[in-house]
Amino acid sequence: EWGYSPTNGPDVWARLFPQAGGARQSPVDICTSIASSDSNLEMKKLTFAYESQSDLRILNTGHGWKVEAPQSGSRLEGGPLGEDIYQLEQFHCHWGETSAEGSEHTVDGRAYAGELHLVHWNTTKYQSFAEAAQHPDGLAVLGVFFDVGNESNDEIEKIVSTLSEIKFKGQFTDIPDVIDPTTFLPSGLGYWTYLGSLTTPPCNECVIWIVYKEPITVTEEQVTYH
Ligand SMILES: NS(=O)(=O)c1ccc(-n2ccn(-c3ccc(F)cc3F)c2=O)cc1
Ligand SMILES: [Zn+2]
Repeated sequence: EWGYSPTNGPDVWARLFPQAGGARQSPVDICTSIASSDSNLEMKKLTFAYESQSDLRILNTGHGWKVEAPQSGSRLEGGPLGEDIYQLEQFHCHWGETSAEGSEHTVDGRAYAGELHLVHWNTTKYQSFAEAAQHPDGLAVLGVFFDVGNESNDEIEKIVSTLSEIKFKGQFTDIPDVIDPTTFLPSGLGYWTYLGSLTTPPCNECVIWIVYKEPITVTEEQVTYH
């Protein structure tokens, strides 16, 4: 089973998952000095529309939590996504042992306390998530960094308040509250974008990454393993 130890971590993933040795692997360190600004790329505005859902299933993946949220009524389009429309499939979080680490992407070498990923698939071109994950423009993932501060994030609280029920890998439960993914996004909508991959096995090189520049604030309790 893959993990993050020397014997099953990223350095050996390519033995089991050939794409992990590819040319567009994520995560990356975002070097802000060499990132080109989108104004000269004439990009269309990135727009998103989500539904609010209740009774979403949350799973302990062994590396964090994942909420299955297939939303046929959701739309992510514009920006680097060309003419295609992407639909939300799931969202999940990466975090670490302390608030000094945990994000997958880093910005000029700096890690954040955690990182939320909203995973979407291209419904214009493909018939299923599984099919989309086999193509270079199949998925679009929105990344939002977590900063640790004094105010807690109410929407994240709805999620982490259920974790006591799913202490072990593979366990799942339903989130009774209504969740609106829009509330996870920062107010400042500036982002970096690049062509990359799934950050964990099978590491498919099928992701258009959109990483927001502005982190959202959560409390220490909301973003560290216990
Ligand atoms: N961290 S991330 O880059 O957002 C990320 C990392 C890994 C995945 N992931 C793992 C397995 N799958 C997957 C599940 C079902 C399927 F049909 C195809 C897949 F690639 C997947 O999308 C999904 C998202
Ligand atoms: Zn992720």
